Amino acid sequence: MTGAPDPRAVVVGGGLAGTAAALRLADAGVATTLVESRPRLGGLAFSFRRSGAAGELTVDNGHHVHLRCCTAYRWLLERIGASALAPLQPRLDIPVHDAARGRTGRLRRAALPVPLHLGASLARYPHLSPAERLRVGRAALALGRLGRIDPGDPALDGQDFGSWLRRHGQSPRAVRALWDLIGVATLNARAPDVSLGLAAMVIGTGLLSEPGAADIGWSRVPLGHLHDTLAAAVLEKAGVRVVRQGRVRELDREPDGGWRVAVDSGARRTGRTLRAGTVVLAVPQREAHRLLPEGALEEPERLLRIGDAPILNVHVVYDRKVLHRPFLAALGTPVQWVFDRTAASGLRDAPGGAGSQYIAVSQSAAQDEIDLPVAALRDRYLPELARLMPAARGAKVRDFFVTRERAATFAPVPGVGRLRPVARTGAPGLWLAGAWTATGWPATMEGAVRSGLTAAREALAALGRPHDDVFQEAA
Ligand SMILES: Cc1cc2nc3c(=O)[nH]c(=O)nc-3n(C[C@H](O)[C@H](O)[C@H](O)COP(=O)(O)OP(=O)(O)OC[C@H]3O[C@@H](n4cnc5c(N)ncnc54)[C@H](O)[C@@H]3O)c2cc1C
Repeated sequence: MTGAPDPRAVVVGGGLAGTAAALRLADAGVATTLVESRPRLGGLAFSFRRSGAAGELTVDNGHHVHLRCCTAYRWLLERIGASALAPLQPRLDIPVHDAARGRTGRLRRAALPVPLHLGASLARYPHLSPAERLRVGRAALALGRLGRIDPGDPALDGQDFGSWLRRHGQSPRAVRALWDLIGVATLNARAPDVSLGLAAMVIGTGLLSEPGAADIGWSRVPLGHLHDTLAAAVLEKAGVRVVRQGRVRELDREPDGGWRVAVDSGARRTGRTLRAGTVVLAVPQREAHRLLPEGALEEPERLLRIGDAPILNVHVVYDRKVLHRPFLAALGTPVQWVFDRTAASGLRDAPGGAGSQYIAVSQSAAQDEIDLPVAALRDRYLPELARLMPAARGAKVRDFFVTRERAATFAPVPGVGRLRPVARTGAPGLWLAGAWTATGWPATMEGAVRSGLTAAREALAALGRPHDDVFQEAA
């Protein structure tokens, strides 16, 4: 390289990882361009408009929740002025209804220190026998200890969570009614398909790091309003040049050590070239593999071995209120989690929408269902929803549709940890970000934002700029 490094940065990918990286770089005074191939920012956490039988709705591609311990994502919410739009529950409280037995239990925390904060709720949890509750408590503490020691330990990453649960005396019912209830939603896989390291991290951080760590937050407005509209406004205010519909075709190193980023822009795919000393690749793993120059990673083919896991969302508009809580977790039925999206969707303003309710059914680890035709999903889910929510039995369905994300998250299988690369590559000035990189977290909004902030911090350090962490680690 000759002379001073080029002070400009290009961030490729306008998902949460790229957005966080671009904001952090711009906040530190780096002239930053964010290039996103789609017409919108937000990546996998987005909204779209649907004109259907129930009128015009704004629909999230999938319901997204975060936890109080998601400190990086909450930093992003704060930075884009959206904290009040995606508030946290004052205290963890999950209603869990068993459709087969017609009983509702609650997983909620008390105002007590860890681990007693969950003890009272577990002691009364009606979906397990007293002996199962005791064994669950013991296993949770053992898992929490693992999570606090070193969840990234390759020995833990190589084991599967299902076998560990069996070894720790967990019955199939305890796995269904508790471990998978939490694990499928947070990790997007069932216990036998989950790395023990990731499970220990989720339980250790989410349930056992501090009393409020697992308090749940979700957006009261469409995700696109947060991750696209508000984020874009703040990015632009911070000085980031946002290029939408710009697909990065190629990345080359120039003789002076800088980077040449070839972008195909707009509907006509007009070619243009950006130059920068710093590039953050915040795209999905296969796209990163395609764009990475030779020698940037020692074993780039590892990226191709990071698999995908699907999430299916089933959306139903009823002509009346059928769900009398903001959300519900379900047992004894294929339905997993049900969320009320009426207010966020704008349904109430649509003709005939006043008394109607729009619910989104979130189905993680949906390998067996992701390709089923809409009619088959309708035949499967409407009777199940009627079993789960008695008020749905006489209700008229005004609209029914599905959203399918085949690559919603990376597959958190045993051994995935050693495939996930760190932010630094072997090519100077080139950094990796994305929920699939080595954040220690499963594929979440938190993991995505963390990865973007990590890449930006390391890039700033390499540029000799101040590079403090901007968010507080969960205790
Ligand atoms: C249905 C669903 C439900 C989910 N539920 C939750 C939840 O409840 N809680 C939670 O925390 N997480 C959840 N997640 C996961 C979370 O959404 C993701 O982990 C996170 O959004 C990933 O962000 P990212 O920036 O790493 O990647 P992405 O969102 O994949 O962003 C990558 C971006 O790069 C762009 N891109 C790709 N190639 C190029 C190119 N060549 N040039 C320019 N741009 C390019 C893409 O268009 C995309 O915008 C869910 C995901 C889905 C799909």
